[in-house]
Amino acid sequence: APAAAPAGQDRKAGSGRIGEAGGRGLVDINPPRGTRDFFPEDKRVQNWLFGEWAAVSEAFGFEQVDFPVLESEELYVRKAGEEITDQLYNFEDKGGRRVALRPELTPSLARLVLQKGKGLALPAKWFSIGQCWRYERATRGRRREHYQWNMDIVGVAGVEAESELLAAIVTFFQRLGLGPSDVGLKVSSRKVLQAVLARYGIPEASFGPVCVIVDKMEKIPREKVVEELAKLGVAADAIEGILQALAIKTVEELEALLGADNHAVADLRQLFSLAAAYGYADWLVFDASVVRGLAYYTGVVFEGFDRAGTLRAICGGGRYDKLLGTFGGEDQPCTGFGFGDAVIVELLKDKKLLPQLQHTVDDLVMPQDESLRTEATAIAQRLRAAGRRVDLVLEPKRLKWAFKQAERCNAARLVLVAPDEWAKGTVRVKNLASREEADVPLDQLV
Ligand SMILES: Nc1ccc(Br)nc1
Repeated sequence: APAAAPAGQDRKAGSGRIGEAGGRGLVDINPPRGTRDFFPEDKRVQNWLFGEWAAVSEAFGFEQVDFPVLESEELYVRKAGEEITDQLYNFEDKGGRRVALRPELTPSLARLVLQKGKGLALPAKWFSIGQCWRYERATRGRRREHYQWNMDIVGVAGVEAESELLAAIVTFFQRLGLGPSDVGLKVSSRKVLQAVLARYGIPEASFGPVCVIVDKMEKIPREKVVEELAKLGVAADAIEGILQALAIKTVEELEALLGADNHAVADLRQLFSLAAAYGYADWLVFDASVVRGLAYYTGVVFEGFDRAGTLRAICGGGRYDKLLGTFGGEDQPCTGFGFGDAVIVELLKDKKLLPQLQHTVDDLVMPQDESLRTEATAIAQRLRAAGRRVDLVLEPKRLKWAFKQAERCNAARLVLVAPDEWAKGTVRVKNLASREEADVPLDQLV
């Protein structure tokens, strides 16, 4: 059967309550608002996606790490007006601790780097896949959880690190059958804004909040962005300077504005040169308006987008060289990205690139009658020990049902344990593709 809504099953309309007549029962069978259930057909797609994420990570020599979905709230208190911290799924636990369902994975990764301290061999190349949460107001009706793939490199200050991460993302897209005409990667650097703010004498402390506001440029009216920047204390001429810089279309124009010795210009030139060496230059687009919405980015930032422009950002990331310091630790050059499980699946559906994944077993084993139940169980175990996936029929069923079940689980063989054959040391095996059948001696079953 074709995959259902492949990004999981969203909450259905209505109360979803069952129980006594009239549907006003005791239990709501829907998942909580903004969350998804994964039925087998959904979970097959999710597992496939996670498998592709892990395969790319391992192809790039990254090691997997993991951390709790529940973290101390203090990891996310950043006071820069980010949406991600405004929508924290936070609460006080029964021990009076302020905790939160993580809205992202990077602060957890930072914790692990700090735990290791000088014991961490650098560069560390880690990846993780985990569910992240946000408390969207119900009115927005948006999802409150998604799974994210993160890849991070700790200990490399140069854009060679970002080039590897971008190469991993391109490799992932290519594995799924997506090309540079389907998707692209917008690239810029926050050092552009940093240089502009310095020109206008805007304090360093405003850098994060300014980036968070400017990131909203495509989502809220320009006037609102101007108003929020002004509220932050940014003077009118500086606001104009910021907006002009963000409208720049080429690295050459950027160099004209900031000078050839500007770090952003140098980083971007090197990044595009490395992209050519990797062979993915035609996937990249310089876009000065890309700043991303997380306060802690300090350098190169990037985001994946669909060329048709119908979807939200597919993924995003950047350099965050000062995050560890904000946790009281010693700073390390870090860069990484987050890649969600929802937009990419919508894109693959649109492009008809979603794999059709079915439930499949090698053998359906059934005793012809209950007197051979233990024998059938032994056969099933023997086949499993040989590495075969076996669906063992657990209660008396007619042959017609067995054929139907074999179809449902796409079994390659139907193995019937029947009295006459068993007496001769054989079982009846039907190959469901060729329709051939034979009495097979037990020692020839695998
Ligand atoms: N950070 C975050 C968490 C959950 C979802 Br859905 N989207 C973004």
